[in-house]
Amino acid sequence: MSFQGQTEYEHKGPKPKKGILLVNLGTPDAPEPTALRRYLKEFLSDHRVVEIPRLLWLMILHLFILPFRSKSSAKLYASVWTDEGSPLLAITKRQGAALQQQLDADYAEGQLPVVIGMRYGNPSIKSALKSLAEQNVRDITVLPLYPQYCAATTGSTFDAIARELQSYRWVPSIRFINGYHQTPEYINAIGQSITNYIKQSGMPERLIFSYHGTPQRYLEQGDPYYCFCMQTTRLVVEALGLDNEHVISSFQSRFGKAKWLQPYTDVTLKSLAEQGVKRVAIICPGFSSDCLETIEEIEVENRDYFIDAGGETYDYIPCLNDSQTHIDMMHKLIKQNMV
Ligand SMILES: C=CC1=C(C)c2cc3[nH]c(cc4nc(cc5[nH]c(cc1n2)c(C)c5CCC(=O)O)C(CCC(=O)O)=C4C)c(C)c3C=C
Ligand SMILES: [Fe+2]
Ligand SMILES: [Fe+2]
Repeated sequence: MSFQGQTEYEHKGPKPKKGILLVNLGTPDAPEPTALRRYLKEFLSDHRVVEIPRLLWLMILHLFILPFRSKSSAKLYASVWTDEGSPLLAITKRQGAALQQQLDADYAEGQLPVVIGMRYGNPSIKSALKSLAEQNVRDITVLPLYPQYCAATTGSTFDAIARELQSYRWVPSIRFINGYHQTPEYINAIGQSITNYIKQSGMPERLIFSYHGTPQRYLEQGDPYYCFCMQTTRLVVEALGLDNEHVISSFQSRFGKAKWLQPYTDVTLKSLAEQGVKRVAIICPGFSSDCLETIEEIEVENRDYFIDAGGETYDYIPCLNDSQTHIDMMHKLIKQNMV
């Protein structure tokens, strides 16, 4: 076993720096079946994501999921792909650049480098950590871009960083921000998006907070994610003084046959329309960037469910993305956590 090191290191060398690592889920390299297969294989082989006995799951994954889903998901990704590539990656890059600009105004330029890493795919966590080490960063604040802690996302980010650092001779100091679903800055940022929407379009009959789902079993086994999602909704509702009767929290992006967190977003939309609700607005506070799951699943697929069942107006309120409020929120969160 040999460790990665910096043999050119001088004991009287440049002053060590602090740095920031922003991590998001990751995305395929291209909207094509081969790239999707590589991405889905890495993603769905993660035991934090799919908690089924290994051997059984790997057989199902390789025999039944990858051959079919790589093709169907490639088509969906092709429908959201932009000139800058996958929306998730393009937006995360912009967030990193904007945060760097803001931090450069506080510290001397280049003193506090910001790098981005993707849990699955590229740029990898390995390359992000390497880039920080090469910039002489010895103290890293990690911000996984998931407001609500979940073992499948935040926990898995921690695993990947720890695993990579096992190969380092000189392990840096690490500060890991494991969530921010209840911070006043995040609640305020989501609240502002909703207020702007209501000012422009008026209050909808129902405002839906749609979060990415997980298997129900994860909640029963102690994952706090569900409760954190509900807490986010409650805090936003309280901050804006909204009427609870008009607000619904629901869960989207179901995968597989098991029972997932409920109510399901698609079922909720169909049933609202069937009950005669004509106008809804939907926001996805658990996603820090728009991505396949919001642009395709929420803006397109779920709109169709609502309209086809008799609904008339369906408005999607975009994610915080690289808005100034979001960058200010990240800036503050990092400064509060950095010592
Ligand atoms: C926001 C938090 C997320 C949780 C929690 C989460 C759990 C989770 N996801 C899957 C399966 C898939 N998710 C996929 C896409 C996807 N998931 C998230 C976020 C969370 N996932 C994002 C941001 C994205 C979009 C990525 C992008 O490139 O735009 C996909 C891939 C797309 C597809 O084929 O449908 C899968 C598969 C599971 C099993 C899971 C379990 C807890
Ligand atoms: Fe997902
Ligand atoms: Fe989806």
